[in-house]
Amino acid sequence: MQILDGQALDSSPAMNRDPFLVIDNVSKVYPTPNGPYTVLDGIDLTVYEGEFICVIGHSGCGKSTLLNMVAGFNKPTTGEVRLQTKRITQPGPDRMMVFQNYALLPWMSAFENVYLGVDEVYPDKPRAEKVKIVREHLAMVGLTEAADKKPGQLSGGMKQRVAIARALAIRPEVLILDEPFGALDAITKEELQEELLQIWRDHRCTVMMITHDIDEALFLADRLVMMTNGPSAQIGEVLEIPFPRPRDRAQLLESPEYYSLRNYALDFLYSRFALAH
Ligand SMILES: Nc1ncnc2c1ncn2[C@@H]1O[C@H](COP(=O)(O)OP(=O)(O)OP(=O)(O)O)[C@@H](O)[C@H]1O
Repeated sequence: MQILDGQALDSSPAMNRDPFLVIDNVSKVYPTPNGPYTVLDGIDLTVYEGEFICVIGHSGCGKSTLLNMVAGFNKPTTGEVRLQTKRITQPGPDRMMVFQNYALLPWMSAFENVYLGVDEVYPDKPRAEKVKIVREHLAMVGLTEAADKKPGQLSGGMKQRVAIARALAIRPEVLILDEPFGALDAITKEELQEELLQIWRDHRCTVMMITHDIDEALFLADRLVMMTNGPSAQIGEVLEIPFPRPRDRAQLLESPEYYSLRNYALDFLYSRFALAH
């Protein structure tokens, strides 16, 4: 097991060693009626191209705030986030976000929800090409048959598949996932985790994903970023997940190293940074 702190990230498993996504000394202070509230304080993280990063930490520590700054929906109070040396100041098609609550337009079919994003980013492509992109991505998440259904006619897992297809159809460099499987039952969640890994391998994108589920993080991530509690949350530790890919869930569960990493992460969350009650 290799434990790294938030600064020393020299042993990342990613192949390309050039910094790709850099969170550089980022702090975030929200104004509140009771005065300034420092959510994040001095976050440093270097992500390499093609890495799969999971972020874990107690509720309210600032995980969504951090990922929203990567997405460009929110701005750091101090410090900056850079993608390939370019400072992120607003949302862009190079970074797509998937939320826990799917965020689909309820009056549009699955096809139309995905088409909308493709059309917005590639307005000049011929319609036939855009339709092809949408169909390919719906097929990739196993939704060809459900293309004409509206979100209200889809299960939670299917809705999240549409949201993932919508994000990936515009070929982002970074896929940002804010607890995407948190509302799904255990079996659907495992299916979607497998699909996500397959898609990540095929698309070769970089992933940052918030989860509350340590087993999910150990199955998916190259590195697990563990945040301390807020206010003024920081990156407490970055845990490298050394299991070879493709990962087999049953095999992982037989590995003693799996349990030592799991216990380490649990200890971080529930002993060292337990929430006061
Ligand atoms: N616009 C805002 N103004 C003031 N405070 C905010 C604002 N947005 C978030 N906060 C506060 O910042 C803290 C961090 O919120 P954030 O949603 O980033 O945490 P989180 O770790 O993602 O939580 P959860 O796991 O529950 O989703 C919380 O205390 C929240 O109330």
